[in-house]
Amino acid sequence: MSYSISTIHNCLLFTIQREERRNAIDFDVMEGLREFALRLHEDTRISAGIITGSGNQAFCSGGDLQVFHALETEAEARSMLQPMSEILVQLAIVPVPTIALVNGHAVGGGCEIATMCDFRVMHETAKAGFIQGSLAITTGWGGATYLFDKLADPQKAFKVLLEAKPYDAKTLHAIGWANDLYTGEKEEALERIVRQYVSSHPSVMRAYKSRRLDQLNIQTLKGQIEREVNDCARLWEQPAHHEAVAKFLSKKSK
Ligand SMILES: CCCC(=O)SCCNC(=O)CCNC(=O)[C@H](O)C(C)(C)COP(=O)(O)OP(=O)(O)OC[C@H]1O[C@@H](n2cnc3c(N)ncnc32)[C@H](O)[C@@H]1OP(=O)(O)O
Repeated sequence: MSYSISTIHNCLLFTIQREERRNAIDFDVMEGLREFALRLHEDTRISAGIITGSGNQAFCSGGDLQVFHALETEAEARSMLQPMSEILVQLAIVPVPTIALVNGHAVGGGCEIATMCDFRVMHETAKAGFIQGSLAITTGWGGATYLFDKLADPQKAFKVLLEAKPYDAKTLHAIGWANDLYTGEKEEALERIVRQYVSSHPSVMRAYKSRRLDQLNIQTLKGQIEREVNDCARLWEQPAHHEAVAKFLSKKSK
């Protein structure tokens, strides 16, 4: 199985289990995230959702470049980008807070997933960034929309997207992307997250998440994300993107 869903205290924990590919997202993990969102919507005993990656090297390295390389045209790209963006919207609007435990690198789509969550707790040696630009595409799962919503300074969000590079944890903490940094083991960080972020009564957690959702206009959010999907799909079919992916994959075979 390329993912697991378990409970820790009264939280639901989603772990991407693809350490050998730095927890890249394939179609199976997409289905897992759909199931995770559904359970967070339906199980009223749950107080929070946490997403992390297996091992210590990566939270998530984005889309699986080997698997998604088979998608060539704009329409083929959209057939993956659109459902994934819809899954992330479903996760963004779950009735409980969500936390990304960024245990290692979070790049590309991995950074989009972490940014969609309400909070990000990051290992001090991890790096994260919207590197899509270096592959001649844009964010396509809603990441830019979530970033503009999460960072207080839209200029900083804009710059982070344009620079298309991974940043260290200290920098991400300073600009407000990472809410907390941790050292040591992931298991200890998980316990700390539960103590720190999930200490209130479940009904309090849910009530405050409702107030947070009051701040979002879901229809506007969906419209912005749809435009993001369109941009990414359009750029996806261009030779510049396929060449950049082929370059990464050829490094792998050497
Ligand atoms: C569709 C949504 C849009 C996107 O997500 S676009 C962005 C796609 N992601 C990327 O370009 C990131 C590619 N990966 C990397 O830059 C690095 O692997 C990363 C995450 C910084 C980790 O670096 P290292 O710890 O040095 O690991 P490494 O490069 O030696 O990789 C270890 C093995 O994992 C594989 N891998 C890493 N990221 C992958 C990916 N996204 N898709 C498919 N395979 C991936 C990599 O090829 C390598 O495999 P192998 O051991 O050579 O067989």
